[in-house]
Amino acid sequence: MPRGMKHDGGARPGAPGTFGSRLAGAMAARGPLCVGIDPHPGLLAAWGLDDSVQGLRSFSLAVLEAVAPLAAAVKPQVALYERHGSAGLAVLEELLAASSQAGVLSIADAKRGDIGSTMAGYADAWLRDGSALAADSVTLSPYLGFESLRPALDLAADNGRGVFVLALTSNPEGASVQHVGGAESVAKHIVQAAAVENQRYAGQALGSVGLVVGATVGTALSDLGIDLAAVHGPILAPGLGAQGATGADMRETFGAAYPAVLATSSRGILAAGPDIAALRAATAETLSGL
Ligand SMILES: O=c1ccn([C@@H]2O[C@H](COP(=O)(O)O)[C@@H](O)[C@H]2O)c(=O)[nH]1
Repeated sequence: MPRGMKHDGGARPGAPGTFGSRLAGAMAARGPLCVGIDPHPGLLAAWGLDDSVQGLRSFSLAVLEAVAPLAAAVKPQVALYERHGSAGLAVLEELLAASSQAGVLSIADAKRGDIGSTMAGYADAWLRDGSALAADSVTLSPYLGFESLRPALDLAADNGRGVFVLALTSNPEGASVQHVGGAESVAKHIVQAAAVENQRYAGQALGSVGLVVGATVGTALSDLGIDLAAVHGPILAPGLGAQGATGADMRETFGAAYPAVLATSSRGILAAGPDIAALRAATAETLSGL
């Protein structure tokens, strides 16, 4: 499809419906939890695994087995696969395929963002049918300008996949960029741009252009006058668990937008491993607090 032409947010062959509608269905059926798959060296050691490709594979497949029946989505942290080189990326490919087989949506936490011509390459890697690394959705960084993400926004729409664009991240340093502008903040601009993108998904339960807003942002949404309820897309909220946020904090932080919030926790759940039943119990307990 030519650049600039509007898409209709079409379905993906073999995965009926748009990403947003599939995620809305999964959240309604299972609850609003995404489990992060973050194979940190320290966690591998705590699980009795080597910091090796074998350890990475065992860890990843065990987490998927434990959480697939309960979680609406899984979110592998791409950096922790990349640090093992090409063999690590092969494990990530296997994990993404296994997630699809297990019927759980995947969010590749790659935080990609680049000038448009290069962005097309990233979009191709993470969002094109037939790519070995294709996930149901990918995280994107808009700090080269929201419009620089166009190749990914359009390919996701063409293929029934989704994106999550960083808006207000969970780390304290994020404010030094994202809050700039006050009432017309950088973050507000990103949120408004996502809302415009989601107009192509009108009629779907949720649009396929999500945002990342940390569960730890406290009063930033009201301080900056940001209305997430108008976005009509899913809000991926990291910060639950290891970064200190609770389910109660999230209800307060997100207010009327809470029904669209997909909470995500990695270390807070992964610390319960390697026992599959213990990991599943930690997932269920986390869900019960949301
Ligand atoms: O604003 C952001 C964006 C992404 N993340 C990622 O989420 C997980 C959080 O892991 P925890 O162990 O639950 O703290 C990690 O992969 C981050 O890169 C985030 O934390 N904040």
